[in-house]
Order: sequence, then structure tokens, then C-alpha cells
Amino acid sequence: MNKQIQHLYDIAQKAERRIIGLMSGTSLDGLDIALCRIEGSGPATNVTIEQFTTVPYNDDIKAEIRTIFAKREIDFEQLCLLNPYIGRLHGTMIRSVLDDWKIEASEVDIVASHGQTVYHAPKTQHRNPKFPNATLQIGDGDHVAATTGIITFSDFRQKHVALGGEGAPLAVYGDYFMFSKIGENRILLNMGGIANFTYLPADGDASKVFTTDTGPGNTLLDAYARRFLNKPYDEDGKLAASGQVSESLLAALKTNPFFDAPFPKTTGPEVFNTLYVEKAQTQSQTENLSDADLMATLVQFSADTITHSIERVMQRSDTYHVYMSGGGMHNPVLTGAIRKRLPNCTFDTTNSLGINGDAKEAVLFAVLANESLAGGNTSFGDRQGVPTVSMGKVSFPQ
Ligand SMILES: Nc1ncnc2c1ncn2[C@@H]1O[C@H](COP(=O)(O)OP(=O)(O)OP(=O)(O)O)[C@@H](O)[C@H]1O
Ligand SMILES: CC(=O)N[C@H]1[C@@H]2OC[C@@H](O2)[C@@H](O)[C@@H]1O[C@H](C)C(=O)O
Repeated sequence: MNKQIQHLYDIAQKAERRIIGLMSGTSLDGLDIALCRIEGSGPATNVTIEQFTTVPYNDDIKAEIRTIFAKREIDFEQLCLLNPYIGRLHGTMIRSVLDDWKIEASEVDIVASHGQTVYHAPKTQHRNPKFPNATLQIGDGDHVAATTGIITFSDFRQKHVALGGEGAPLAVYGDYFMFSKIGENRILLNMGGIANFTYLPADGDASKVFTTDTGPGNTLLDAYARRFLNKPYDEDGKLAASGQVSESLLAALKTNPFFDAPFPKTTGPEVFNTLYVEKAQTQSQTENLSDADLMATLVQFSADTITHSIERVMQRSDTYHVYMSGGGMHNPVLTGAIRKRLPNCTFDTTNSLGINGDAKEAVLFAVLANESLAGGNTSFGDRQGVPTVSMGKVSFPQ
């Protein structure tokens, strides 16, 4: 037997594993690195975050990724070059943080790498009946494995597509395994570039559990912060807080069939971008809004579309506890607008459940790799788009 297969087999049989989960999301702010200790699998998964950090991307790498990010027309050589480059970059970032943490690579069992989404095209978006759902992440796992010397699982989303899903959101698995609690209706709300939530019913029934994107989280706010403030984001929503919501622009922004489409569904910055906002401004004759008013309206747009989706799963007689995660939880204007629209919900962050809300998505990929190694038996019912859990491709270091 190839020694590396034997090593993988041994890791799969361990009572607990040390797995590094990686996430670089649509915000392009940097690489989230979560070193997790994971026991068990499926609903018995127990995760402890031993270390977590975000290694920021410098302006150069952000600019390189933006040349191909969420664009229909790109330079193919650039895409080809970035695929190994990002893999190596992520590998180098892991080595550097392991040094900081004084942990040897040999003490880590697995790296679980999301890579960088560069294009997401579910059928509902590309609308070409000839083609399936499609999504593309780059930063090839072989380069992560070779750079770190650690067996790497990567490219998790393709199996989801292969089994009928849209390739996202994958949060459903991690959220159910880590956070489902009999007796409490839970909503796990993640606000990254794109917002999504997982519904975890109080009866713990896996066949009812799902995650869906709701639309923009921070992606539009960040795009206009770069334009108006020359900053990556509107810190603490200060600019938005100084403006007034334009009801006519808000109404135009909401006229997209995505918002009333059935769950689960996905989207991305391919749809929700500055061009989308400019079209809505033309339609509502609000081209001359002040920077602050535009920002205030975009925050309300994110808040309204998030709460509109959450309200669709809520029964009037029941109570719901919302646990927030992702960078949007740090924006008081956004969270304030959401709380106002959901007065009957209790709000917390996933920190109160033992998982740092900034680390949650990186932890998800560690959990997914753990499941591919040692689980894979949980049924989510016979539903399109929620396949059995065994995702990711294996890369050996040599
Ligand atoms: N103090 C703050 N004030 C306002 N916004 C903030 C603050 N801190 C973080 N954010 C927002 O959070 C974003 C980063 O969020 P996060 O890292 O969760 O996104 P992501 O993982 O890249 O996206 P996705 O989940 O869509 O892939 C920033 O770009 C910014 O918009
Ligand atoms: C295609 C893609 O990368 N989608 C991301 C993105 O970021 C948030 C939202 O859009 C979600 O659908 C997904 O990521 C999370 C981790 C998920 O799959 O659950």
C-alpha cells in the first residue's frame, strides 16, 4: 500500500483529529485559518478551536484576484496562473501561522481548504438548460499539500453539484452537526459578502434542516466603501448611520426574482454588484443620492432581504434564537436593522455556542473534511440539493 494511503487510513481511525480549516470568502479580506480539534462525526461531532487567525491579503493579491473575480469575461492566462499561486500562497500562510503558534506541520492531521471562489453560476442564474449548476474555486489542493507537507482536502463544492446541489451553501452540514439543539428553534445567520442562514428546528429533524443564501450581506457595502471612502469597508457602519434610506431605491433593489424563489438557493457578486445597484438607481431615478444615503439604503437592502427570508421559516406561535456570524455581525447598523425587523427573536453570536463567529466558515471546512474521513452516514432526507456528506478531494504532499 502507498504509505500516504496508510497514513490517511490511520488518521481516519483516530479518536480525535487536528484539522486546519481554511476559508477565503467573497469579501477577499484574507485567509481565515482555524486549527480545530475534532472528535466524533455526524451529529456527534465535537469541535474545539485551538487557534484562529485571519491572514490579511495585501493590496497586490486582492487586485490580482479582482481581475478575474465574478466576471463573465477574463484573461484565461491569469486564471491559470492564479490557481497554483493561491494554493501556494495559502500553504505559505499556513506554515507561517504554524510557526507563530509553535506547532509542527507533523502535529496537524489534515488541511481542509475551501480555495477561492472565482465564479458561481447556479442554473437559476446562467439559465442555459444545456448546462448544470456550476461553481469554480481555485487554489489547487496539491499546491497546499506540497507547500505544507500536510494531506489536504479541497474543492468541496463539486460533489454537492454532482449530486444535484448548487455547490453552496455547505453550512447546513456543519451547522446541524455543531449547533442543532432539541428544544430550541435556531437560525444560524452568517453575514459575509453574501448572507445565508441555516434553519435548525427544535425537534432536531435533519430532513427539515437547510441553509440558503438570502442575497447580499456586505458585498455591496464594501464595493461602495472602496469607492466613497477608499477603505475595504464602512467601519461600524459610520457612513451608513449618517444617511437616510431612499424608499424608492430600496423598492427597486428588491425587484429581483431571487428574493421570492424557493429555498435553498444561492447567489453571489456575479448578480449583486455595483452594476445591479446602478440599474436600480436608473429605474428609481435616484442617481443623485448622497454617498451616505446610498450606503444607508444598501444596509437596509441587506437587512430587509435577510429578514424577509428568515420570516418565511418562522411560525407565529414559536420562538426563535438567531446566532450571528461572519463580518457583518460587527456592523451595528446592519445588526440593528435586522433586530428591528425581527422583534420576537433572541439574538446572540455563535461565540455564545463556543465557536468564534469570525471562524465559523473556516471551521465548517474542517468539519466537512472530518466527515469525509470518519463520517458520511447522516441522512438529510431525500431532498434535491442536500446530498449525503462526503465531500472534498484528497491531495498528498508527495
Ligand atoms: N467593524 C466592522 N464594521 C463594518 N463591517 C465590518 C466590520 N468588521 C467586518 N465587517 C465586514 O465583514 C466583512 C468580512 O466578512 P467575512 O470575512 O465574514 O466575509 P467572507 O467570508 O469573505 O464572505 P462570504 O461569507 O460571503 O464568503 C468585511 O468585508 C466587512 O464588510
Ligand atoms: C459559491 C460560494 O463560494 N459561496 C459562498 C459565499 O459566501 C457565503 C455564501 O456565498 C455561501 O453560499 C458560500 O459559502 C459558505 C461557506 C457555504 O457554502 O455555506
